[in-house]
Amino acid sequence: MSTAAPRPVLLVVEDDPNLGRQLRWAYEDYEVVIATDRAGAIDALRLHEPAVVTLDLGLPPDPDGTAEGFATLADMLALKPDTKVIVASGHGERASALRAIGDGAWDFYAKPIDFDALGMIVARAFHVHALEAENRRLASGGGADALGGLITAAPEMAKVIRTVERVAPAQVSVMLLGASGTGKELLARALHDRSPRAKGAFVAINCAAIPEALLESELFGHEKGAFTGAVRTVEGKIEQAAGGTLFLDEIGDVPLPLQVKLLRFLQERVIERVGGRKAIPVDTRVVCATHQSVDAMVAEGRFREDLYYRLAEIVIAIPSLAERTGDAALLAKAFVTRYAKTMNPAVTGLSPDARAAVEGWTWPGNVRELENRIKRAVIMADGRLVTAADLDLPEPEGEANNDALNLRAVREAADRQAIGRALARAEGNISGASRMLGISRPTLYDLLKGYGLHG
Ligand SMILES: Nc1ncnc2c1ncn2[C@@H]1O[C@H](COP(=O)(O)OP(=O)(O)OP(=O)(O)O)[C@@H](O)[C@H]1O
Repeated sequence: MSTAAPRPVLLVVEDDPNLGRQLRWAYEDYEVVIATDRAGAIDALRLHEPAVVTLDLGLPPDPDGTAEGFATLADMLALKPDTKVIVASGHGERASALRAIGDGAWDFYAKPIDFDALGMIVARAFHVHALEAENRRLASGGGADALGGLITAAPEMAKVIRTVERVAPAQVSVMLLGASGTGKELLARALHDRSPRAKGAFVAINCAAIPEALLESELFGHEKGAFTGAVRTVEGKIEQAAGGTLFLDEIGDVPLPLQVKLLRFLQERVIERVGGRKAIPVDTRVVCATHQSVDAMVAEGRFREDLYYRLAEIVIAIPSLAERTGDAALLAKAFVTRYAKTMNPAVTGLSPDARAAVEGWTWPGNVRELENRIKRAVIMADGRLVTAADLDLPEPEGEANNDALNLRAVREAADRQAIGRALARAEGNISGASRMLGISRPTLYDLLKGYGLHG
């Protein structure tokens, strides 16, 4: 009997049985598992947990469109965000392929298939997946991992992700702007993990959480005897992050005198510990974040302009969760899966009313609020599904005002919202969106025209 290691599973999601067979023959290094539709793909993902998946976007019941393929991609990444999904793009579907990359696909290949070229992409995907898994194992214990830990399928986030991927390897300072809970720290970590500094430490400090008097020594360290209680020399966060990345959260809360010292470090790349006399060279990359308008602070003289330009060579604005089309539902699903595993394994998903409640709420606390709410609901859930009652969300704000509006206006607002959402989910595909809405294509066209929306 052979004792060879089992071959890694390659999941091929492809509704053309001939092509499926050819792929099985072509890739004998892998155990090729074939799924022909979304449900089959998700079952296979759960069963085999493949590192790499190839996905044809044209799947039944929409073999000529891309809606089903995109939905499959979103479901797979929600379940297992580290999966490397390689998307097939047919003739003239380059835009879809690029959109898929924005949605989290790892790469794409053109149809008709060149087996050698696809084989190389697949082999590289397995290799990168293995490296990432190894990195996570080495860094085990540390919460969020790479950009893979960030769950999103919203087009509004595609730019953020692209920018993070592009600037991560560069020696530039990055300022992340976003409300609380939008994932600023997660993105800062992603910048670190994707940079050549990933071997060094990622050190985070929340400037708003540390009393002003202590912030200087937290950042720059202190020498023994520098002040009462300084019984030994202590390295500051900047030094601790040498060779790695320092994440300065709530940079707007750094007091002006300390801003001067920070500027000197950024200009000269040397620090002086509190109570110290010598300049110590430190090679630390700084990524900072704030929910405040630093522009306004500069205008008011509360934030040094020269420091601002040093810190903000690249500015990345992170949309709030409410601005990310489809993400609340996607994240809710992912968090249910995540927390059910450890807290209530009987739970398998969200009920339709819970899903509607998630989509209807504005999430002022963004992803953090959603995560906490779902965690609690999973613990509270009695049955297999988390219900709206388990989520216990307040009524959406708009609802209260409905009395003041006439019925036509209320219906129009609801129509606009539902149409916008369906179009986003269907990738702008009118057939897909009309199917989701349960109306005919001509009716959808009429509505789009009537409301002045673009299909
Ligand atoms: N897109 C995402 N996918 C998965 N988890 C996310 C995502 N965005 C945020 N989270 C999770 O939400 C929580 C809050 O994120 P994070 O701490 O990065 O936000 P923040 O913007 O830094 O918040 P604050 O400004 O309040 O410090 C964390 O548990 C993080 O892992």
